Amino acid sequence: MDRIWTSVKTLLKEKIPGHSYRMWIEPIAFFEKKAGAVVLACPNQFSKKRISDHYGHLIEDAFSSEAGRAVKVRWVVGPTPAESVREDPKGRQMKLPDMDPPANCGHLLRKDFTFDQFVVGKNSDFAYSAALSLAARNQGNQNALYLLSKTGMGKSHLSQAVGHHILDTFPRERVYYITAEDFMNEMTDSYRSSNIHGFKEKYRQKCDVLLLEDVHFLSGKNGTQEELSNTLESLMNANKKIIYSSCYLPSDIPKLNDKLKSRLSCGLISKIDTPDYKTRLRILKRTAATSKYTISDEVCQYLASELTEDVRQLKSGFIGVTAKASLLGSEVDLALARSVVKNIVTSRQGITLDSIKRLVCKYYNVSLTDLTSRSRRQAIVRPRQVAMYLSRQYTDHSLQTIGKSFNRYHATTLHALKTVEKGVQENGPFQKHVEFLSERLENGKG
Ligand SMILES: Nc1ncnc2c1ncn2[C@@H]1O[C@H](COP(=O)(O)OP(=O)(O)OP(=O)(O)O)[C@@H](O)[C@H]1O
Repeated sequence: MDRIWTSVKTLLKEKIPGHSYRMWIEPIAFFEKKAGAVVLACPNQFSKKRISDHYGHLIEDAFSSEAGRAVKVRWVVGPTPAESVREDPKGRQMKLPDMDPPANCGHLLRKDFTFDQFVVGKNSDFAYSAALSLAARNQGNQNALYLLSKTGMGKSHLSQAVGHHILDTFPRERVYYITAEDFMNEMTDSYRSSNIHGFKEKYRQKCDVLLLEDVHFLSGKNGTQEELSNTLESLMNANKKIIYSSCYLPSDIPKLNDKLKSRLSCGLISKIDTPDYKTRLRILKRTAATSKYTISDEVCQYLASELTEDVRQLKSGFIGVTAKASLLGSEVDLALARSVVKNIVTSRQGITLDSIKRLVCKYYNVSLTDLTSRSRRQAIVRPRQVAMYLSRQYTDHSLQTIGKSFNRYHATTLHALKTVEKGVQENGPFQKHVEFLSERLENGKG
C-alpha cells in the first residue's frame, strides 16, 4: 500500500502547486487499511481538517484511479513519515525559539534534500558550488543567494541542502525554511492576533539563516513586500544568510516594488538549467540506487530521453514505473515504461479557458465578473486581453468561442490578440506578464 500511496503522491504533485504540495501533502503518511478504507495520518488536527477539506476529494480520486476501483479515504492524526523529514538528534526542529508553532510555521527539511543526493551536471554546477560555498561559510562569500530555475529543477533541494549543512556544522544556528506564501499568511495571522511585534522580532532578530522559497508569489502583494523588504534589510545588516528561490529573475516578477526588487537582486543569482541527457541518466541511476530498485539500462535510457521537462518529471517517471510494476506484479520493461510516460506527458495538457481566466484574475487581482464584464477600464481591459491571448495560445478553441466566453464579439477578440501580440513583440511589460503567466500555465501552477 505504501507504493500505491507513493504513486498517488506523484499524481497529486502534478495537480497541486509545489508549495502547497510540500506544505500539506508531503507530511501525510499512509497509516493503515481498515474496513475497505485507506487511513492516512496527518501531523496535527489543523492539518487534518485543512487537508480533508481542501484535498480530500482529489486524494480519493487519485487513489481510486491508481487502484482501478472506488477507494474511500479516512483521516487520523498520527505518526508522519519519519524518513521524509530531518530528525534532529536533540529533537530540535527548524523552528525559531520562543514561538508556539502556529498553523503555518516553518517547514521541516526533507531528509533526502542534501548536497550528497544532488547530482551535479553542467546545468547546475555553478548553483551547487554557490550554495555549498554559502553553507560552508567560505571567506569572502556572499551572504545571499538567489536560486533561479523553472519548476522542478532542484531549487528547494539545494536550498534545503544548505539548511542541512549549516545545522550539521553549526548546530546552534537558527535555520528557518519557509515559502513566501507562508510568510504572507503568518504575517496576516499576526496582524489579526495583534502579534505583529512578535512576527517582526522572530524574522528580524531570531533568525540566522532564512531559506525563502517561491518569492514570485509576492507579485502584487504590496503589504507583504514592504514587510519582507524591511526584514531582509535587518538580516543583511546583521550579516545573516539568506537563500531565495524563484522561477523568475527579480526584475521579471511583475508588480514587485523597487525596494524588494533591489534587496532580492543583492543575492548572487545562480541559474539551474535543464539537465542534459547524460545528467538525466545519472539522476535516474542515483534515484534507483537510493531506492534500491533496479531498473534496466534500457528503461533508464528511455525515461531519460522522453522525460526532458524537468527533474521532478523525471523522478515521477521513475516512481511511476516502479509503482506500476509492483502493483501489477510485473517486470519494469519498456512497454510498461511507455504507458507511464504517456500518462505523465498528457497530464500536463489540462489547460482550459477556465484555468486561464482563474490564473489571470489571480495575478491581476481582478474578479471573474470583471474579466467577462463590459468594463472598458484599463485595469480590466489589459488582463482581459492577456487572458484572450493565452486562451488562443493554449487551447484549440476558435476565436468565436473564446470571444463568447468573455462576452465579446469575434472582432474584439481579434483586436485583443493583436494588441497583446504587438506588446509582446515590443519586449515591454506585456511580454513579461505573458511569459510569467505562460510558464505558470505550462507548469500547471495556478
Ligand atoms: N540535480 C539533482 N539531483 C538529484 N535530484 C534532483 C536534482 N534536481 C532536482 N532533483 C529532484 O527533483 C525534485 C524536484 O526538485 P525541487 O523540489 O528542488 O524543484 P524546485 O526547482 O524547487 O521546484 P518548484 O519551483 O516547483 O518548487 C526533487 O525530488 C529533487 O530532489
